Amino acid sequence: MKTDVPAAGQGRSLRGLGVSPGIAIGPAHVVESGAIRVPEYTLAADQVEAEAARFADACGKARRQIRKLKAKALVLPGSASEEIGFLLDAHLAMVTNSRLTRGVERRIQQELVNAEAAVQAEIATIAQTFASMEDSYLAGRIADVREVGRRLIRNLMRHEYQAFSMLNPGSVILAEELTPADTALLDPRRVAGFATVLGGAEGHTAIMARSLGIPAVLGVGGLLSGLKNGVTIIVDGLQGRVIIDPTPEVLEDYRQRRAEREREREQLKGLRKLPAVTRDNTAVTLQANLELPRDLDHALENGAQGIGLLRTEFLFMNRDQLPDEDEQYTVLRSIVEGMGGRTVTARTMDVGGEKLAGWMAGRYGEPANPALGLRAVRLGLREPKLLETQLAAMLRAGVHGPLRILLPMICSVAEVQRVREMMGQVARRLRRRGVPIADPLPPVGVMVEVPGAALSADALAYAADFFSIGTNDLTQYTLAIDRGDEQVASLYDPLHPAVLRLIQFTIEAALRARIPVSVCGEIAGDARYTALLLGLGVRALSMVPPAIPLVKRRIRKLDLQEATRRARVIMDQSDSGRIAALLDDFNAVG
Ligand SMILES: C=C(OP(=O)(O)O)C(=O)O
Repeated sequence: MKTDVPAAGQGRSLRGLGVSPGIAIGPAHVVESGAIRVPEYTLAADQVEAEAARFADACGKARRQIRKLKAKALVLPGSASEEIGFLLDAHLAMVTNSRLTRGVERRIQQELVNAEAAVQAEIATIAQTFASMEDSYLAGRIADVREVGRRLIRNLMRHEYQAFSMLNPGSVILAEELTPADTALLDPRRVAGFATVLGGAEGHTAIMARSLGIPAVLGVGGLLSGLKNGVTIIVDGLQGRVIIDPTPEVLEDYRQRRAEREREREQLKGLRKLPAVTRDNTAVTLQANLELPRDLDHALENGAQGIGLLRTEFLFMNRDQLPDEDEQYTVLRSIVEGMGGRTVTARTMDVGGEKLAGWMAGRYGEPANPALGLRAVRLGLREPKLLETQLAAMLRAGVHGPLRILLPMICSVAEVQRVREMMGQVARRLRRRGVPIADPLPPVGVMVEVPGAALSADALAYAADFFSIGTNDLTQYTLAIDRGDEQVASLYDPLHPAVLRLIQFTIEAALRARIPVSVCGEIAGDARYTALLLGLGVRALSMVPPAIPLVKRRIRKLDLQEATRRARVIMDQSDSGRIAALLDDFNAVG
């Protein structure tokens, strides 16, 4: 953690990862672990299994949270790191097949009480036992037991996050961590910005913040110490800075910067109706990535020519029951209709591991490594009902406008073929029942986001109708960098020559097979990369809606012939620092 020198003896300025540009100024809403009102109710016999799974899920989430905190603690100076590490190990043990977890499970199963009430009762019993031991060490551990209990109850209730809807407009949220599901609950009309202790720049929380246009800084060490609700906070999402209780001079300076940014945004609106065409007349298709249905308006306001990536994970967030075919169809249909004839590219669920709530935990336990585990299309092929339900909803939604189906985490041609067979069966079943579906069937595309897929792009190009390059995961898997981990954020580098070669390889394979190829990772929405991607042959980019005008402005200034020549020079480089410098030079001259 780096702490700047406070101006005029006041204010505290902290550094983190600026993940969503813009400036927020507002009163702090600190998400803290205070007392929580715990609901109590009796379960019916057939609810017990689901309740136990919900508790298992809350424990899994707690383990992930504690491990992340431990990783952060490792960088603390000297003995602090050891002490906190020791403490967190104890917390970890308490949520891993311990007296606490067994006691809660027993209460759910035998006493038929809901998980929150079971945790509260079990914590009270354990605390009583400790207190009666008259051992000062154990008595001191009561606080730890209670803290772990609060963490579990918070995870079960998603308590503080539900309260986001009650915030005063203009609040700045400060929390240990916001998951993508928490972020999905934020209302930009109430939340001016947010900052968290944990989180990397390319994780889904960061992407969601960009999509919602909410300034955000993640990975801010020391953020929550001594912080009070209501104190004025500045979140500078561009510079990655959080200023707590700023001096009047700093406040005024930031107000002016915010106003300047507003003016720039107004100017960019003027680009909305203009085409995305290079100076030498090559048209580029600019589409939007949709995180949540409510982003649709943003997409249209910013002039999106379609949806290049609809992340259907939102359908599975913040809920315990899986969505059925009708529910999925209704949501997809409204998006397809909302786009008024522009193509919607719907990705089948990229969920698994930690994202599929109690259902997954109950069935498969906690994955050792969620990013490499049973997720996305792998999960769909292992649990065909899940994927069939989603494919059926998509085929039906395709009746209401142009729709393409995109498959995440594909590694082999065989996987594409199996999904196609499944889609054929689903289509036949729906037709037999007289349910209207898209005719012809929607194109099926491959998300190229795993190095293995990029390296077999030639073969995949004959199995797929289109490619969409997911550079976020492609960078993560090529460089072995967890994109959501602030500890390794500085190593995450889409300009690494290895990543660029895989991108180039994929584009060339698509062009040879004459199938459309687009880029939908975050670099597509960053105008610094536009010249390179176009120079490599891409003519379609999909991005968070607020980025569309910025990328369009870059395209309209660009000479494609020159970009192609410069891309060749860049692809000869072996060092990403040099590549970044060459790109900066080009971006500076036009
Ligand atoms: C767009 C991508 O998918 P997601 O960010 O949803 O994993 C990607 O990996 O580039």
